Amino acid sequence: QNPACAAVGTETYDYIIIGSGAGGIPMADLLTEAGKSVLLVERGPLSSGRYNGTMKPDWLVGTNLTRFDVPGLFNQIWRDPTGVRCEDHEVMAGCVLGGGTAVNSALWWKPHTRDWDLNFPTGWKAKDMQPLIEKVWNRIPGTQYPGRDGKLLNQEGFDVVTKGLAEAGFRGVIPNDEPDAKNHTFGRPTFFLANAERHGPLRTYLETASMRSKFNLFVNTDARRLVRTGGKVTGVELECYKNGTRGAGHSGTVNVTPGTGRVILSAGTFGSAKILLRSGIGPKDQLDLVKASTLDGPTMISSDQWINLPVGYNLNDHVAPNLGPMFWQTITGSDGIVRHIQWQARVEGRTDTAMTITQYVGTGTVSRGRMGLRANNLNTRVLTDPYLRNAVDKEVVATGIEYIRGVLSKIDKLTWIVPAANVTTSTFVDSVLPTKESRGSNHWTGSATIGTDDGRTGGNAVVDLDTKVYGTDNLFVVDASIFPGQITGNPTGAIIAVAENAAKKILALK
Ligand SMILES: Cc1cc2nc3c(=O)[nH]c(=O)nc-3n(C[C@H](O)[C@H](O)[C@H](O)COP(=O)(O)OP(=O)(O)OC[C@H]3O[C@@H](n4cnc5c(N)ncnc54)[C@H](O)[C@@H]3O)c2cc1C
Repeated sequence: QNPACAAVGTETYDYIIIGSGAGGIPMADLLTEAGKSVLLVERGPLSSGRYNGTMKPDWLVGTNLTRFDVPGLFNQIWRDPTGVRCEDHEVMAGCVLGGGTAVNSALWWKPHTRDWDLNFPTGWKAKDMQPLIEKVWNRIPGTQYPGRDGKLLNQEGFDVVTKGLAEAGFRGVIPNDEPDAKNHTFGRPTFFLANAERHGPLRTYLETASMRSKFNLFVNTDARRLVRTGGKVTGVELECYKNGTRGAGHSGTVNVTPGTGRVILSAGTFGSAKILLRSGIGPKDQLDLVKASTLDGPTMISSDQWINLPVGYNLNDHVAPNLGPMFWQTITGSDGIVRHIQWQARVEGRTDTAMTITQYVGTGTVSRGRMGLRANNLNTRVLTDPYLRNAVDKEVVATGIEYIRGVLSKIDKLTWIVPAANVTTSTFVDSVLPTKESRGSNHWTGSATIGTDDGRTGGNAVVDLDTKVYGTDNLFVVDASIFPGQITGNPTGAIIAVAENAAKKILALK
């Protein structure tokens, strides 16, 4: 064993939370606020300079900032992912303190009423979520002005596109002042930045949690699987982890408080599902794969203890976002379901006078995919891509593009490069493959869906309305994986609101 790898002590915790992302950090804060002892286990290293993170380019040496704090470095994860991205996931995800909230583009949207009302179950509807969203936004207001001077530079792209939109009857809004105005509207991007630095859960929820004596944090520590007898989880097996190899961090089994302790998985859509599968909770084909693996097979929990749930199903994502004017449309599909489209335009294209506009379709989409594991190394993978599997989802994509082509082609001196004038919209839509490489947006949700339709008896749900895993006494999932359907915009704000609601429900349980 690596000498830097510290054994866990004998201390037990009321709550062990696995994963410090958009779901995990708020949970740690809210549970310690309620007086509970919490161990937050994070596989990755420290990130923000506020928490002694050290990863930075030379020009930041001598400052208390790291690559995670500086807005201009938000795309760095694509260029220099080593030690930052989750190496065991096929899709992009951040494995550092803060998870996605430390590496993402910080786009920050209040959810639309239908984001909750269409797919979320009782107790999770817009009327339940509204006060929590206000609470989240009081802590993390976000801004449309990323710089310290309150000025917006290089607005030519915004001005060109919004002039055309306004002429077509789109209305300019401040998006988070009117979250439900999502049809024929446009606005500026809003970011969870403050004072020109990344803000969000790392700078709010984690700061208050860190001040409490009952808050404990292990970084560089991978949660391998749960230790359980039937539905009772007693602890979590931990392994040191650093840049894909064993290194600094903790190793051994850490236990929850006997009798009353609980475990909360917040390791993300792929990470939480993987821990469930390695713990004998999921569909038989995936559990058989774990059992047959060199990594876990010999020591996996015996098959008479397996809990059969549809973990990995209901996987979802929408198409990629970026900067520039944001505009919104809702389209009623031929099946009667209203689907929400968010458009994002940015000055970044094939020539230095070109823009790229991204369409992504969220609330109302019906297509779903599935995630699972690879044999032997148990890395996660997308088994079935979730894009455009439903004909009306595809119809709405084409209807939206056709309409926006018409609107923007009226703008003086603006030429459509792709699709070219002689290419029909439907030919263009067919030419973009429905794969994560062509259509992915890093907004993965699903894999451990919330609902009343218990997955052990043929339903789709993995967790109940309190976020407790069916068939267990004290195991919960609180992150993007419980989302039953896609939402309109970038999901971080909604995931934090979900954690707020889950904390209330979990604390209310006897
Ligand atoms: C490149 C990129 C850009 C994005 N841009 C935006 C944006 O601008 N706005 C927006 O709203 N959303 C954006 N997103 C999406 C958003 O960041 C995610 O939806 C969100 O972070 C998911 O929250 P989560 O709590 O489910 O998981 P995460 O935030 O991914 O957190 C999971 C955490 O669990 C840890 N973990 C995983 N497995 C283990 C294990 N076995 N043991 C211990 N720890 C573990 C991970 O290291 C990670 O810290 C972006 C995502 C990416 C990848």
